[in-house]
Amino acid sequence: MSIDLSRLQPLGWSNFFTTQIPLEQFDSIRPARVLRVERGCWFVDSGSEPFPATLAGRLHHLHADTHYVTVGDWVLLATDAPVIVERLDRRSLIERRQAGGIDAQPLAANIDLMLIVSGLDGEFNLHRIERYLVLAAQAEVLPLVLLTKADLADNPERTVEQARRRLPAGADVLAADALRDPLAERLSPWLERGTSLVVVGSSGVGKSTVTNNLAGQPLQETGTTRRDAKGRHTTTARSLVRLPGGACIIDVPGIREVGLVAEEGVDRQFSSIAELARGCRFVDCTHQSEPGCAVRAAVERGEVDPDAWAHYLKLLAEGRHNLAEHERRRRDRVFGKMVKATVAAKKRDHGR
Ligand SMILES: Nc1nc2c(ncn2[C@@H]2O[C@H](COP(=O)(O)OP(=O)(O)OP(=O)(O)O)[C@@H](O)[C@H]2O)c(=O)[nH]1
Ligand SMILES: [Zn+2]
Repeated sequence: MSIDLSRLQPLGWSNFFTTQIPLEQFDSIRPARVLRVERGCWFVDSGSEPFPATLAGRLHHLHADTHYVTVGDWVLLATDAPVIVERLDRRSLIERRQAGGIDAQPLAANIDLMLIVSGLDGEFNLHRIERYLVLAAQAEVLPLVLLTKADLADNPERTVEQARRRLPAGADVLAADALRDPLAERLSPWLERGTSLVVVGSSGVGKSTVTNNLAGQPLQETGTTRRDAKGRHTTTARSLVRLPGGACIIDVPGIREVGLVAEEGVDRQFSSIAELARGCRFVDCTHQSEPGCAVRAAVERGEVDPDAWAHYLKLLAEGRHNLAEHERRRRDRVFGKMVKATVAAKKRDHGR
């Protein structure tokens, strides 16, 4: 067995992964990409037909602690069985705070583009888009905002402009009717062969519609959709699917909570405010009432959008709080394990 690049590249394989494989192993390894994770089962693709695989025993505890192997990961399989023996280093990882919890939950690995979907109907919410922009900035993934339901909006261009002002350099916003517009054509500059994109957004904004539109057919894979109480189909599992144009797409089910797990992404998303903050008199300035605050001065001069500033403060506080809480929990867990190990060792000694 050897690496067949022509089969792997359409799945997103690149030099980044090739360089992780020792030369002498080149002829014996079986790389595959994780398409979907179900309880105890990883659906993988090594370039032909997807198939289910299990996780090697020694990776189980890692996985239980950190979701070690997630959708979009590249893994190495045993040569003689569909067993994942290794996970390759990730090029990027999109994660959020677990709903109702504090730990980071990975949403997708090895992603190039985050397609942030939001509807131009009554649900339009710039702050929500901004949260996703922070997730993208945290993972260092390029964002693209797609505003669906343009057919239901009075003045989509005005909203596009409003969103554009909050985007980082290099990112863009498009408005579309996801049911009827030729999205593969409109998004083609972003969808090169081998590109991996993740589609995120609240429930009902049109993520599945966008995905089906790009695929040119309904992708109703069994096990990934269910009917909710109102009889609508909603996506319930993340899964990676290949698009006809050669890109790979992961549709993430509607997320109710987009909790942040770190603060770097906030500073990256609001880089001009973060830059100003370096000019504050106090290094730990909270930009609220301290004298010599450069950010507040810029807001007063009308150079910074007060709404962006307020949202920056809120997200920064949340990112910091969650990070601190996460660290505390992690330390408690490590301490707990140490105590257990010590007690067990004592019992063994007494039993002798
Ligand atoms: N008129 C119009 N309707 C749309 C558009 N995009 C999506 N819809 C409709 O909005 C509803 C929700 O779309 P979905 O694609 O299921 O939304 P989703 O984001 O995948 O929702 P979850 O699976 O719950 O996360 C469906 O009835 C779509 O037909 C659009 O651009 N215009
Ligand atoms: Zn300040």
